[in-house]
Amino acid sequence: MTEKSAPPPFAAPLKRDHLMRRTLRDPAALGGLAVLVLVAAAGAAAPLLSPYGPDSSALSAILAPRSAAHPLGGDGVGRDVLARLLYGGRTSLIGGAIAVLVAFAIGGPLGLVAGFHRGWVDAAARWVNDVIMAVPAIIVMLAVMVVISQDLNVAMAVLGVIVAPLVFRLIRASVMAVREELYIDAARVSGLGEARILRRHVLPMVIAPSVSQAAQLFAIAIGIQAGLGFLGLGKASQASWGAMLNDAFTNVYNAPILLLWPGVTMAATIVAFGLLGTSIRDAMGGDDTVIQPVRRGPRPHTAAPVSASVSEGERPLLAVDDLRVTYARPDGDRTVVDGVSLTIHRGEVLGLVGESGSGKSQTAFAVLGLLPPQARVGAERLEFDGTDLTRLGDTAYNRLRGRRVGYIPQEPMSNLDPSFRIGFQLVEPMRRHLGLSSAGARDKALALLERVGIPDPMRVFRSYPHQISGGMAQRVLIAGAVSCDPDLLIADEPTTALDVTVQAEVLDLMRSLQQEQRMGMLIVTHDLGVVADICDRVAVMRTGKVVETASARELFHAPRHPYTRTLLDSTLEGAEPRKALSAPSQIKDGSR
Ligand SMILES: Nc1ncnc2c1ncn2[C@@H]1O[C@H](COP(=O)(O)OP(=O)(O)OP(=O)(O)O)[C@@H](O)[C@H]1O
Repeated sequence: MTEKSAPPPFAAPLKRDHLMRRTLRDPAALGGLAVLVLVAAAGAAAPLLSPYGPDSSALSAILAPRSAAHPLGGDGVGRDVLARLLYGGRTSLIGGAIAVLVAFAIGGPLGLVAGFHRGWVDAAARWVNDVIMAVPAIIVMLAVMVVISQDLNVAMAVLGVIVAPLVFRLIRASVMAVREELYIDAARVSGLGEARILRRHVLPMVIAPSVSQAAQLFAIAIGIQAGLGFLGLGKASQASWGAMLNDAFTNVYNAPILLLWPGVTMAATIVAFGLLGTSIRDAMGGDDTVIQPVRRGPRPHTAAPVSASVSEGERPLLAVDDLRVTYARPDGDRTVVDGVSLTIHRGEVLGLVGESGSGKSQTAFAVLGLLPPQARVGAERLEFDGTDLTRLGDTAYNRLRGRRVGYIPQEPMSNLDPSFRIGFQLVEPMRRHLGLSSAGARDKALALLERVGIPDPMRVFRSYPHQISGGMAQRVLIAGAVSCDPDLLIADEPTTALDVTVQAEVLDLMRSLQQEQRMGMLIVTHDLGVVADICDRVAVMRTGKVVETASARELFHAPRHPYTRTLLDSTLEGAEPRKALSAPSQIKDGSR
């Protein structure tokens, strides 16, 4: 059996431990780190390394040459150069840290929320960002130092505010890239709340570029702080490399060597931060944004009913009546789902077919509550097992999705988070929805992997998504979708991304799981072959409307609507629909 081996969704899966190891393999990063550790340690141990305070002076030490008492000599006002260099390092590192922390404290959460929510939150955050960027940074800092405080740390806090837009933009861009990932949709569908999605799936992607940017901002802050010190700003008691340069400049003809110590130390520190930042960025793949988003590709066009086990008079599991989905556009509203009505009973499989753009996925997403915020949804009735979905809040929807309504997406690879092992991604929703212990959820996940035909469940359980094939990934997602024993399974083109041989197996698997658990199932598909294979009833959609609903057998033998006939003519080529399903078979996995 062959399976299409799907390409990994990212050039390289990014995990923090790998990132750290890759960064530290770079000699430049190691060298940079060593310099920074040295400067930090020397600053911390300043009182031990020099008996002088940073601003204690003695007449005898004015421009004193190097000696045992003053290993680097004395400056123009008789202060010990070594002591000032060490304490200046402290000032630089503390100041840099303040600037970076303030920048991230402001830009980080704003970027995270704006990138994830978009809409008015994003617009407001971008407006604030633009205002801050329009402020002339140096003038504001000079004004603050002259009017409010001479403390260099205050100036660095102001710098943090001024550079916060850089952090905002980076984090917003990273989050926007990752929120388009299908595995974020999948996480929502599996019922994970927003805070958890942000923490588990979005934050890890943001951390690596943030570390790289923090290193670069650190270097910038040290340079700017030195500039302020060089201009003579800062408290007299606050030793800084900039103030040392200022003093050295005043005495440049008498003692030019005074320029050397702060100049070299500061340059080495800035270069070290730069090297570290560049190394981290290179380790991430040479880009400031961590990920290259995988977007939904174009969906390719491709074509005996089984008896429905629906009890007469039973309340439908899903009842949709006159569903409308509308988007506002500059040229007027566009209704993409226009009065769709359908029902699904327990144990019944409904196929939603139609050409590309006819509104099938929008209908399914309306049921799942996953339409984008700009979509306007209205319905006479949109009920799942008697619950009015139009009145359901986010929390209640999250409880429903993943637990009572499962979802199988089209593109298996993109719906698995590349940062986490398969096992974790299966176990997490079961622990949350079913309250299982770690061991219980793990046992159930392994049993499910075996049930969906994966020959070595433990290996797959421990694998990252890029280590398994596309067909196997789809089985993993099917296992995940049924793991919490849902009542309704919604599958959006579940076999489109798989090759033909694997498609048949996956359909058989879905059908047998559906029958075992007597789930209702909604299958969105272009493919009338899929309909013939597993659907009890079919709704045919065209331009947002259902033009015909019929049992699968009726549809194939006596299509009523001309559009259905055209659809059948274009795909069936006179082939007879399959009479009965093959018995659910243990599926062998070939490629991996
Ligand atoms: N966010 C959106 N804003 C505006 N229009 C949208 C949006 N999302 C989808 N649409 C439009 O809604 C229509 C129906 O899309 P939908 O994805 O439901 O089609 P489909 O029948 O599932 O086709 P396909 O199988 O190709 O996805 C399309 O014309 C699409 O352009």
